[in-house]
Formats: sequence, C-alpha cells, structure tokens
Amino acid sequence: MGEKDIRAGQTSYVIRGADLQGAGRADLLVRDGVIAETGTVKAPRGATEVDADGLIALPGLVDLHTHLREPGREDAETIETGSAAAAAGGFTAVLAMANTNPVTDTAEAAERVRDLGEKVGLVDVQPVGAVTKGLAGEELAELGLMARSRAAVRVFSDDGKCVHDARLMRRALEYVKAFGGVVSQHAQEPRLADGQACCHEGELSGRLGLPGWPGVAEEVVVARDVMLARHTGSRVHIAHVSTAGSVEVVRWAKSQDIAVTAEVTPHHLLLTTDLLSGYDPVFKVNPPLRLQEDVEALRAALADGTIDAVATDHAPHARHDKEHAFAEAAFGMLGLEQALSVVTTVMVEGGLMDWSAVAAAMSSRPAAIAGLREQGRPLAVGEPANLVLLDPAAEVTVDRERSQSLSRNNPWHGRALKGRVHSTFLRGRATYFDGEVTTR
Ligand SMILES: NC(=O)N[C@@H](CC(=O)O)C(=O)O
Ligand SMILES: [Zn+2]
Ligand SMILES: [Zn+2]
Repeated sequence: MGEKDIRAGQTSYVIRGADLQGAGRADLLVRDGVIAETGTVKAPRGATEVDADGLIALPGLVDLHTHLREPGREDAETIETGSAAAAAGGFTAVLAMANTNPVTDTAEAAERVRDLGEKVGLVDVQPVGAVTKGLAGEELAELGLMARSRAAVRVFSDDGKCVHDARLMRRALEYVKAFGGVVSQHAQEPRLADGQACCHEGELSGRLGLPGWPGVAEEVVVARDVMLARHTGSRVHIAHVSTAGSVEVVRWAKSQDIAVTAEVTPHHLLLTTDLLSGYDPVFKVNPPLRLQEDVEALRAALADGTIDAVATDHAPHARHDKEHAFAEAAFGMLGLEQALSVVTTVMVEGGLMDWSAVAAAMSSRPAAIAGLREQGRPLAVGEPANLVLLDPAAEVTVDRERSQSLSRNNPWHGRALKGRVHSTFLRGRATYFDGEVTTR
C-alpha cells in the first residue's frame, strides 16, 4: 500500500515512533486534517502506516519571505513550482513577497495570489502586500483594503526596495497598527548603496574591483525603524538581517520593549563574501554575503532569540538574468528546499539550537509574526496536522538539477548538508513524501 494511498490523497496516517521536536518518541494519528491521537496509537482500519523511526517531527515550517514570481516572471517560478519547492523543504505556509509584476499592491492582486495558492494546494500561500504603490516609494498602497480583503493581508513590504522615506515609513507603521499588521523592512539606505553596488564593501571587493556597500547602509535603517516603531507603538520586522551591527541594534531595541522582530536567511548563517572571489553570480544576493564575524553574530542572535526567525528569501531567477558578469547579474538565490538542512547543519549539529528552538524559529514564531493562526501550532491532539518529518542523520550532497523550483540559482549546489526532509503534511494530507511532491 503506502505510496499509492499517499498519491490518492489518503488522509489517515499513523506516523510511528517519530521523535517529537526532540522531546521523545511517540506515534501520531493524523485523521481528518488534525492530530487525532498521540502516544502509542492503535492503527484504525484504512490508515497508512509511516515508519518514522529515526525521524524528527516538527510543526510545518512557515517562511516569512518567499519570492514566487507569479504574476509576471513565470519563467523563473510560478505559484505551483514555488509551492512544490516549499513542500519539498518542509514548509506548510509561505509569505509571498509583493515584488511581482504587477505588484501586489491592491486587494484584488492579493486575493489572486491567495486563490492561486489555494488552487495548487501544496502550502498556504499568504500574500505580502506592498507598502507603497508599485513599490515606487512615493504613495502608500491600499493597506486597509488589502487587510480587509479575503486575503487578510497582515504583512506589508516593499522588499527588493527599502521604504527609505521616513515619513512614509512612519505613516505605514501607524496605519498597520490599527489591524495588528506589521511592516517588513528591506533595510538598505539607498544613498549608501548606489546603483552599481553589487556586494559587501570591504577589503575583498576592493581587490576584486567590484563596487560594494557597507553594513552601515543596513544598520542606519534598522536603527531608524526601531525608533519609528517606538514612536508609533507599532510593529516592525527586519527582513534578512545580515550584519553584526544590525544584531546589536535589534538586541538593544528588544531590551527597550520596542516591538521589533527580525529574520535571518540560511545563506547569511553559513556563506561569506569570500565566495565572491570566483565571480560566480550564484552568490550575488541582497543583502550581500558578509564577513565571518557577521555570520557568527547572526548565529548567536538566532540562538538567543534576538533574531526571531529563519526566513529563506527564496529568490529564483531565470538563467538569462543570472548568467552574466557578476556586476550585471540579478540579485538573489534559492532557499526553500535546503533551508531546514542548513539550519540542521549549522545550528543543530553546531550545538547552538535544539529541535524545539528550530521549531520556534522556523514555525511558531514566523506564524505569530505573520498572524497565521492555523500554522506554527504545537504537535498536540486537536491541532491541525501541519508537520514535517526530517531525517537528521542523512547527509545529502545538493544537486541543483534535483529541484522543484523552475530556477537553478542554488548556492548549495555540490555541498554536503546534514538533514533530509522525509515528508511534509498539510492539514493531514501528504504534500511531499519520500522524494516526491504529491499532487491532488
Ligand atoms: N534577495 C535578493 O537578492 N533578491 C530579491 C529581493 C530582495 O529580497 O531584496 C529578489 O526579488 O530577487
Ligand atoms: Zn530584500
Ligand atoms: Zn526578498
């Protein structure tokens, strides 16, 4: 039986002997979309048995920062292929960034993204709304209409661009406060990161002859925005924190009870600017890969909770946008399929986090930040059966060709990482099982 049932949309499973977040082994009975029983479960008739011996069970992962590219760049990714990549990575929900074409800056656009995601049905696709119309940084978008729409938008971001006008940022924070929303800021002062800049400014960029921008271009905006959050009493979220200085500011802001949250990407937890010496555009990303001391500060901040969440910033790009001289190539790298393996390798194997901390950083906290009530829930009776099974001992050498994504800009290609996603369940339905995405 097994696999056939899974493809036929079987929704009753007994998951045998998984280690629940590292807290001990138990069976899980998944039925009618919820966790119906835990402990030692007697299989009901017709249930599919899943041997989870040696596997870790975590609540389904929630990505605060995904670029799905639809509408507008369906040659790089679609909601369907991006959802498949998410399911393969252990995610049950993704926040779809607004920098599509057209931009997600109206209620209708947000509803369209949400509905397309629902139709695909592999993960919950929750649209992020733009802060400003067309991401132009001039006029606020219809924040209230997006919030009140069927898409119930709560996270707003001009990601790809910084909301650099302090007055607009202030207004946006005031506005979203009314409905418990949050502004996710791509912190990058444009006057300190000019049009040509393509990497971290430092000793190496000088040697390579590549124009860069310094960490302070991020840090001044983080500092400004936590003060605006304090002034407005509203919530700000810092996207893809990349420097030790930003960590210091966020740590201070939290000590003052300012409502700031922050995310770090898998790539900023492991990769450094040294990789640029080969001029391979796969390592070109915004914010840029920084120094080892930044990487260490980011790891420590994630471990102690200063950084709340890991978010992928999955940024697929078509070959013809990426395969250029370094200075001309597009910014961004894939992230969904390897995120959990990178966190396993760096944070768990590195002794910095246990599995419950991973569940917090990749599921419950991002769900709370985004206001997703049905996601990020504990693995307990009565909860929606959103979960991922991970083989923590498996070592996988990443092959960019074995991907659900339409794009191939995978910075992990050829690397050995610890931890392989075995399966993902969305409301009790297997969306990914033993190497395959399961279609309805
Ligand atoms: N991260 C990137 O390098 N690129 C993102 C935009 C962004 O997250 O700033 C993209 O949309 O490609
Ligand atoms: Zn960004
Ligand atoms: Zn992004």
